[in-house]
Amino acid sequence: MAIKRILVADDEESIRWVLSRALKKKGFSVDLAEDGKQALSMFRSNGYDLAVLDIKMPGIQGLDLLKQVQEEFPETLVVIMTAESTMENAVMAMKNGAYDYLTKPFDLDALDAIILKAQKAAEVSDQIGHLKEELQEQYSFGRSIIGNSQPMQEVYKTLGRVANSDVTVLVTGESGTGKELIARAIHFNSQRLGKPFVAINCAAIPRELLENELFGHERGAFTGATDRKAGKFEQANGGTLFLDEIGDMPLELQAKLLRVLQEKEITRTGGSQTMQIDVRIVAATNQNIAELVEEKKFREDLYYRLNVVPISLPALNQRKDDIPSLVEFFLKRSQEELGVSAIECSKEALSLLKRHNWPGNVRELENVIKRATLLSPNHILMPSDFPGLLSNQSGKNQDESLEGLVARKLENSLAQMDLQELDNLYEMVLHQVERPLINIILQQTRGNQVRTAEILGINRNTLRKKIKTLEIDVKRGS
Ligand SMILES: Nc1ncnc2c1ncn2[C@@H]1O[C@H](COP(=O)(O)OP(=O)(O)OP(=O)(O)O)[C@@H](O)[C@H]1O
Repeated sequence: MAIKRILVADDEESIRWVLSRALKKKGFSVDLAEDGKQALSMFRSNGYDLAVLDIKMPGIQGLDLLKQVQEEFPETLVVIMTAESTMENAVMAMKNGAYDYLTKPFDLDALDAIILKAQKAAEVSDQIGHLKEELQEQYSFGRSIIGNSQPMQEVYKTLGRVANSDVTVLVTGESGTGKELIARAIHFNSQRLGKPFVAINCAAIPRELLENELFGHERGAFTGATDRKAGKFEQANGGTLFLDEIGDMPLELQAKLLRVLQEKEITRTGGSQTMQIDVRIVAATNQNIAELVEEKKFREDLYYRLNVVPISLPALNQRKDDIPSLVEFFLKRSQEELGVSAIECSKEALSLLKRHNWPGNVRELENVIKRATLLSPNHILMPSDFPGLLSNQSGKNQDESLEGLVARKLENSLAQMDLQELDNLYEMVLHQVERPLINIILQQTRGNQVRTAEILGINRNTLRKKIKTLEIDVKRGS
């Protein structure tokens, strides 16, 4: 947080006047309060980066005000002014959390020096904050991009090419393909590392609020604007702004966005001052913007401005080779998040996952794995642990659904048996499956053994032998 907004509270008008003039000259935005009470109410409605408070004021005294401010606005730096330089005053002020202390009459240079020091400290603490976030980002599971398939290799190549420049990137791809993940990767691999990454979803915010969210507003700009507010552009200054679902941005706002991108300056709603901004834009959409341009729903000039470098993310069903590594990654992440013990995915389940079409892309896969990890009693996930996918399978995939069903039944039955006492479990289980299977097909073919053998894919003689050993009543089919 850089220092921009300063409150000066002193009951002496001349001090207020001198400080206000000097600070405004330096480019700060300055508000003035005559006493402690007024100062507190201004704090509550405006909030400040720095406050210069007289220690003795009518109403609330400076030190009490300091305590209150510390409690309510711990981020604000407070400089206390006092007429007498007693050690007690200085110690009290510093002990109560003042940032610094000035004795009147003071030289304006002394205040300048304090502000400069505070400014630097704020910048350093800002950078530390961002670096901390980055470290968390980089080391948290959430930010790794998984997948080495050919289409992803292409994505990585472009990512590497654009990361170190400031070019605008348009990321396209179906919902859940990882567009935001890529946007973050661009930022965290750029020189803007250490500066903010700010994301805004243009589709999730009602159109009448979107402008305000992007560009901020001044106090009183509209009914209910009781406070000044920095927009996303300002928040992202020096860093990257991720405009998600850009295709949903209303046309009027597209014009304003284009101007901001061209002029690199913004004006808060209800404000008159323009502010220079230095923001890298990464936009994303799951719509076909070229089509929107043709339909006149998206400005062509803005499209070209955003689409300097396009990155198109493949749908998950176009990179099924990545499914095993994604599954492994999400299994590990779910285990960590849910605090469950290590779980693996069986070959059969993996093949089921590979056959699914994944309309919700990586997000859907992530959710499916999470649910299975949470609900499955097994250490190895079986197809039956993905009931939603089983019921979606059709045709040749039905065997998978059957397998899931059998697995569940078998597990239940075996749980009730004393396995030590059985000497031919394998044979016994196979018989139990063979018998109903042959029976069902015999019923369907009305006892036609030739057809039944064909459907089962076994030799007629083998079928005959099985009917005999399993004592199946051919006529009744049971
Ligand atoms: N390649 C990947 N490796 C690891 N996780 C991924 C990958 N792609 C996507 N994810 C995960 O899938 C989820 C969805 O990704 P993300 O939000 O980036 O998708 P999106 O394309 O921006 O979606 P939407 O269009 O719906 O906003 C996130 O939890 C993300 O971490």
